[in-house]
Amino acid sequence: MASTSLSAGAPPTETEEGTAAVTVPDAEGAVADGAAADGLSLRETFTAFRGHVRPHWREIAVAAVLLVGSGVLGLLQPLAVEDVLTAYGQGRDVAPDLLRLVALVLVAAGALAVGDFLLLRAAERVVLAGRQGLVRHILRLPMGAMRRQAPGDLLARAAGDTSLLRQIVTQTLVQALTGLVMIIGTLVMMAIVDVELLLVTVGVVLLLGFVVGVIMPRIRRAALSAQQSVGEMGATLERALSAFTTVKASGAEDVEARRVDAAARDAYDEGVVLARWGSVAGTTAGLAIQIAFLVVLGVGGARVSSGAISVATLTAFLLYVLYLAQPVMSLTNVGTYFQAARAAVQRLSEVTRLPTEPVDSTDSFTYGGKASPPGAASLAFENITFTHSGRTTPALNGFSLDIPAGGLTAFVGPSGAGKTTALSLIERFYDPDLGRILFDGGDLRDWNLRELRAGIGYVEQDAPVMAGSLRDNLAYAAPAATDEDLCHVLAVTRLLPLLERLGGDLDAAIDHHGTSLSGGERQRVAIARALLRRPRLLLLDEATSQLDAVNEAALREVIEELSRRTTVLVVAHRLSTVRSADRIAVLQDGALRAVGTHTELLRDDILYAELASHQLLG
Ligand SMILES: Nc1ncnc2c1ncn2[C@@H]1O[C@H](COP(=O)(O)OP(=O)(O)OP(=O)(O)O)[C@@H](O)[C@H]1O
Repeated sequence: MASTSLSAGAPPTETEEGTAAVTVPDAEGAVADGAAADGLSLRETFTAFRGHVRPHWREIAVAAVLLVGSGVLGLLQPLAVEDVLTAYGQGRDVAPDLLRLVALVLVAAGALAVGDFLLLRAAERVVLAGRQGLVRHILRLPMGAMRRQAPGDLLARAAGDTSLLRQIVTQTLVQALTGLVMIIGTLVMMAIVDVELLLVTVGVVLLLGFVVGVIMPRIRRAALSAQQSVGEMGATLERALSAFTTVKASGAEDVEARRVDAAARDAYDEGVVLARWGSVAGTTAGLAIQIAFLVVLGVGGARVSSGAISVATLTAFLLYVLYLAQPVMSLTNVGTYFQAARAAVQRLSEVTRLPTEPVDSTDSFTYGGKASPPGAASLAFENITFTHSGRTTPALNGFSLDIPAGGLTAFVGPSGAGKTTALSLIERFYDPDLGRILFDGGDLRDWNLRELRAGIGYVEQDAPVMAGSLRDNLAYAAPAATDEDLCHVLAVTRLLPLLERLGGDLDAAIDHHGTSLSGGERQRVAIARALLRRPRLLLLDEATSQLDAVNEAALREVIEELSRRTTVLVVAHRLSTVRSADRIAVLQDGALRAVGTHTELLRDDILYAELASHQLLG
């Protein structure tokens, strides 16, 4: 029978995965934490199991038939042994009986081998589908929901909990089925051989089965806690690794190591509890068989000496008792593995139950079924009010602004005024609580999300450069881009000197966090990436860090040039950026305070004049 180690693992079913999704908005809510041990009911657990297994049921069914068949053939072996012994006792030719026994053994072994392989392969497929489904689901979570998750914990669920799905197929479903068939079959065969000895055996096994039943809930709790601790460990480690520079600079290696240690120790403690109860359950089951064997030997011996049964019959019966050992032990394991798989499925469904953003498969860029014209898009905020989840003060409060197609619009304002939040709403990372945003005259909520985002280029403040080559980074959102396209955007974003530094090789590697690039280069790589999508609206959250004069001039030139052919909206932190803006919107406390050109605002708005006198940088 297939075996799988009791380790951690978890994901969503195709069904769950496909049906999730509905709203973009604040489908916030972190996945439940550890204490949700009483999360999935038994019924929900089985429904989730079914979802994982259903796509592979044919292969699993064939495997189950082969394994059960192998077991049934095994059940006939003691009878064949009895025949061989009887033939010996009667001085008959044993060859035919011996041949039958050998054939039984070989065919049973063949069926076992093929069945086992098919089963393990199906289990791997279940794990694969689970991982793919979970990852797709995570990537489609809305921003609000994602912000509340610990990435390390999600990693643990995707890598660890998913691997436990294997157990649903191997240890749980098929082992339970074959175990039950084998036990019933063995009991029937025992009844045929000797009913009295059967009753003795069943009595002993039931008594110890009760003990195992009491242990199972403890195993479940420990399994869930162990898997949660692994998730916490992942989250703690991820936190430290993502701020590695700060960890080093703060000399916090030991502090972080202790944090990870604590989570690892929790996982260890729960693992030990799991091992303890697992071994008690396994030993109890093994003990039940041994005791049954000895009792049958005693009672059977007495029945042989009284002449009630023959030695050959007792031998056959004892073989059946030994036969009972495997299914009884595997049913005990089923209990243990079932609890671990149940915990994993629970942790997976905590993620897959989070609603995802709506997905639409159409590729055309349309609004309301009509093809949208290429070129710069207009934008309008109409009385927008929005409060971030967990906050009481709105980030935007009755914010209204019309931005015509084309040109450069700059958002300025004190830190926390709501500038970045306004950009997030345009991308529909969140939806406003009140009011609406019009993109090319159409409410954002009526746009197909994928198409909407395809028309918008978004360059975040600390735009990441991903591990890989310059080509990987640029063509990330436009895989079909040619070398010519890439060189063109590099020229537009004044990045040709960077290409030269890389030996003119678009495929030369740039390191993980783009640390070989300057801050200005990183931001321009991000702009180049956004430009390859030919956006109708470019959103640029300017970096607050100081750039050197060369980088600053390059960035300004790029923005000015872009604003001639597309709508550019910049959250500006530099006076040099806003000076050339067609319009500047001054935000304060989530509302529009003033709008105008640099000269107009310097003259009319005290706050702007003050910000400008400090070069704007927040
Ligand atoms: N993800 C979030 N969750 C909760 N509150 C948030 C979140 N993002 C922003 N806020 C809050 O919303 C308000 C507006 O923040 P926002 O980042 O939009 O301001 P900003 O004008 O861009 O500031 P800055 O110039 O410092 O970047 C602030 O009070 C901020 O703390």
